[in-house]
Amino acid sequence: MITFEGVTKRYGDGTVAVDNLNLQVPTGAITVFVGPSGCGKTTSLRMINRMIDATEGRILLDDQDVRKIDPPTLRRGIGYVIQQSGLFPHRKIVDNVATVPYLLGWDKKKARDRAMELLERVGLDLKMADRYPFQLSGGQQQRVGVARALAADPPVLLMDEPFSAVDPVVRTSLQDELLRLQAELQKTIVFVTHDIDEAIKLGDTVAVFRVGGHLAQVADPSTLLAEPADDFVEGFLGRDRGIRRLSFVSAGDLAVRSEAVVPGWSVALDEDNRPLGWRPDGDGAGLQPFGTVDLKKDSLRAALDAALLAPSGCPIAVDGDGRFAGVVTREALDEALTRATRGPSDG
Ligand SMILES: Nc1ncnc2c1ncn2[C@@H]1O[C@H](COP(=O)(O)OP(=O)(O)OP(=O)(O)O)[C@@H](O)[C@H]1O
Repeated sequence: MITFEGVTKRYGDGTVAVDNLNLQVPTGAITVFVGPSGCGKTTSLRMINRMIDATEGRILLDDQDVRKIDPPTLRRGIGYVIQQSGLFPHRKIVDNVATVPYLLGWDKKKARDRAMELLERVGLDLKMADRYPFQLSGGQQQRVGVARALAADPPVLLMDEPFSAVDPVVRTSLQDELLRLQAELQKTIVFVTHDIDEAIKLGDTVAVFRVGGHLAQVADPSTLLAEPADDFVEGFLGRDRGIRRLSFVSAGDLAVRSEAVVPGWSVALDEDNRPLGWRPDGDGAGLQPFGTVDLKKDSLRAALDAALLAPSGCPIAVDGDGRFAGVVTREALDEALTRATRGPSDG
């Protein structure tokens, strides 16, 4: 657990970057600091590993005041990943990843073995190990940055806009990779971003900052989307928060009809019982597009998307192997959407 207790940072020119921050960062989970530019996210992050010292208040790392730990010792237990990866340009990838193990005095073979294991874990081709950073794409460099931060197996990982400089496709795969790694490693991660979608995707907890270094709201993503604390948070979440909220509601409660027909349409199936498309009643027209929903793992948002894709307006339910499991009628979907979007105060 990392605890901010009344933490304020005032820079030399009088700028108050962080103002009386009180916050708990739970162990083994991802906490995202999100907010507009200049609201004090990076300053707050860097006070954890003492790259910046607080002016007032204290930060506790598992009950120990970080000010009482000398910075090199402190940083050994805290991995740090930044936007431009920060790799050493003149060192091979494998040696970049092994930087901290070398510093800790590991023998060269053990450090390199560890580096190779991590490169594999973050999804990099091991052929990259002997290259230099300039020979890698931006996304690959970021993966190396993550591997390097994990090299000495620190319990805490600080990530400052680590995926901001790469294109959206690479960014999505880096985010997925981080979630996959985190499911295995369960580090205490503090992740800074100005992108609310990234925050909602990655965060177990999301701390929304407003300019002036104030906390606007701390909540899990679903609660944040359902109950923004004020107009600022609501505006920051954007106009489609209702739709995005549905991502956190399981499709599991949707009522399914086992017949492959709805008025005007039937589902065409292949010999393995997998949907091929919607067939309109009467003859002539060919198969029409369809969308599927796996009730065991998909969300209501996926169900809505599947409904919108199909001319029949109905999602096709499938099992984990993509085989036909039934049809979700419009009525069933409407009912589930109404239930999901009704606020808690409405009963
Ligand atoms: N060394 C410094 N001296 C004076 N002011 C600073 C210094 N570093 C940051 N600031 C100011 O402190 C405030 C918070 O900066 P910080 O970098 O923590 O914000 P941020 O939320 O991370 O912003 P961004 O998303 O743009 O990176 C800003 O007003 C910034 O200009």
